[in-house]
Amino acid sequence: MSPTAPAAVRDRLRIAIQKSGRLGEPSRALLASCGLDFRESRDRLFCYGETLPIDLLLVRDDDIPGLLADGVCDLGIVGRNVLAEQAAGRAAEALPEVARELRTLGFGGCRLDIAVPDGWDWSGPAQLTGRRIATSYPHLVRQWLEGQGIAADVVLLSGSVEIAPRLGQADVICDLVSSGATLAANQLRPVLTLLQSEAVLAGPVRAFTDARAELMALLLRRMDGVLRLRDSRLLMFQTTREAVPALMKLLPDAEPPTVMQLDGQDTLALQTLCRGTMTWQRLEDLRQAGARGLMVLPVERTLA
Ligand SMILES: Nc1ncnc2c1ncn2[C@@H]1O[C@H](COP(=O)(O)OP(=O)(O)OP(=O)(O)O)[C@@H](O)[C@H]1O
Ligand SMILES: O=P(O)(O)OC[C@H]1O[C@H](OP(=O)(O)OP(=O)(O)O)[C@H](O)[C@@H]1O
Ligand SMILES: [Mg+2]
Repeated sequence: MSPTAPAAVRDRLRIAIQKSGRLGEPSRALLASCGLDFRESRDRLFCYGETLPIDLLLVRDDDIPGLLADGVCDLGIVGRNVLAEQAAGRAAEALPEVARELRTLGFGGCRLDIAVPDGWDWSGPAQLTGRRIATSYPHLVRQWLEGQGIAADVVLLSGSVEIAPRLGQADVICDLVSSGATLAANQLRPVLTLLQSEAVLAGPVRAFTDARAELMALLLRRMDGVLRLRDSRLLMFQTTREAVPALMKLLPDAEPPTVMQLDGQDTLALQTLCRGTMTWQRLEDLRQAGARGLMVLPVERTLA
């Protein structure tokens, strides 16, 4: 799209997600739990929103920032690493930002790390001076090097980055790390993290002025409800008034409880939404502190 082209007015919202790969399934599951369902086209590249005017584009994750920049899609679910690489590339050319993180989604967690051969005695970033760094994230690496005031060469590879030092293509690497197994298998060791990443919902820098504004607000509201409930449980129990402060101390991850008086005496019934995992140990600790009739319930949906 040319920079002077008028913004298209649309009455349907279009979300780009990864067609397959690590983020494909969790992205679809998240949208499904927001009440969206789709009719897939024959080529499996476009999905028409059935219940709401919200459609899906199924693409390679690397293409999502560009699709957002061109206005081909309105929202995208993509790793922060991919979005940040685009932003660093645009910043290097003094281009304005075109996409921003609207929500963090809690899956696809990984780090963008510099890793050096096992045998290296790592003394700090200055050690990279004059070295060759293999990466699929050239803009992020250059931006970081510039920030550190280090002159090093960036060797661009689109995959299998970890093998570059063994092949003599580079001295060190900068790539995604999750379990660390790929680094270990290639006799490399992570020494510093450039970026903590996870899947994010990316959207436009400026708000929509057409029907998409309302659709986006609705989707975000539902998504917030879903994200808030991940790992959350409704905890119910009875106790005495005096025991409440000690019990709430054991529940730092709980929302302010709803309290009901049960009889003319001192017995209270409490219910509260807890974000952390409710293990047997936690229940036993609560019992010890005066809670009785403890009950842990799954929560299906909330709407603020
Ligand atoms: N080892 C990992 N553990 C967890 N998350 C990861 C890992 N590697 C990558 N990711 C995250 O998942 C995203 C997608 O990774 P994936 O490997 O599916 O991408 P891809 O091979 O580039 O796929 P595509 O075919 O869509 O281009 C990455 O951009 C990153 O945010
Ligand atoms: O720390 P780990 O758990 O080993 O994960 C890290 C690896 O995962 C990703 O590669 P992927 O498996 O997607 O292969 P690819 O880079 O060849 O696509 C990433 O590029 C690393 O190579
Ligand atoms: Mg990709």
